[in-house]
Amino acid sequence: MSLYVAPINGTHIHYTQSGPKDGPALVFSNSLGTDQRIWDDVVVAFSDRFNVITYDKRGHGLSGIGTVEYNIDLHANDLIGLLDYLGVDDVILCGLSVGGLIAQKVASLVPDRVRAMILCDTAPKLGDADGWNTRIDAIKKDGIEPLGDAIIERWLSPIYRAERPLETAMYRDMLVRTTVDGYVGTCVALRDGDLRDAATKIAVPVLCICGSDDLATPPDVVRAMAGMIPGATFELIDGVGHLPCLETPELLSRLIDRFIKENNLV
Ligand SMILES: O=C(O)CC1=CCC(=O)O1
Repeated sequence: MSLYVAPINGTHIHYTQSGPKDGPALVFSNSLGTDQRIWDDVVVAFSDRFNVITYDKRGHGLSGIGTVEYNIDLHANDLIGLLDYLGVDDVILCGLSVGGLIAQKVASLVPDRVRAMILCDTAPKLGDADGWNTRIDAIKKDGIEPLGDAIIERWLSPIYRAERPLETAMYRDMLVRTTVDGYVGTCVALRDGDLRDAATKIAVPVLCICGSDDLATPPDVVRAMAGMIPGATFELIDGVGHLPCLETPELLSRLIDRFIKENNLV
């Protein structure tokens, strides 16, 4: 595993490459208020065969914040820029929540470079403008900390929070330590992002996955997305919240692996 940083679109993007660099590329894009470490227990299931790439989107983790207003196109172009920088021509993309919108946007901008997608706990449009504006205003005023507990309840199932208090506290720290500019910028991107039209034109194999206890993108929302994308399939993971990569990484990895095999993607 190597940790790297790349100059992308006027800022720096922190990324990790694991596994054979000449293997098929499997790229993970993470959710709002998280960094690439949420994929650690999934990466291990693929790094023997795949060129696995994880990264911190701008404003998150160790990536730069940049100086321009955020939108989904910008996040998608950062990922395309990272693939260009790494000389990766085509990828299997796995996106979680806002990472799922980023993946869908990449697929619409450079369809020839996306072999397939796994869309986890996401949709072509997330929430509504009022909800995002309320969150944006609250965080601009008081920071992320006061919303930490409420957001963690949307992220993690009650069972996980009860059984894994240390991990829950750790991921809460990951959330509240995200830069306000990066977090708010990405909320703005989510408020303004609407990929519903593009979803109906996706022409690669897609697996949609959702945790049954996801309060941020509930199963009905993810199932509806699967219905919009031609040929997409849907899997529900029982008893899990918004972040299956943290709660059930082995099961998530098995679903991804089966999808790759069933669709002869490598
Ligand atoms: O923080 C949340 O409410 C969950 C979430 C919404 C978009 C995203 O990426 O995470």
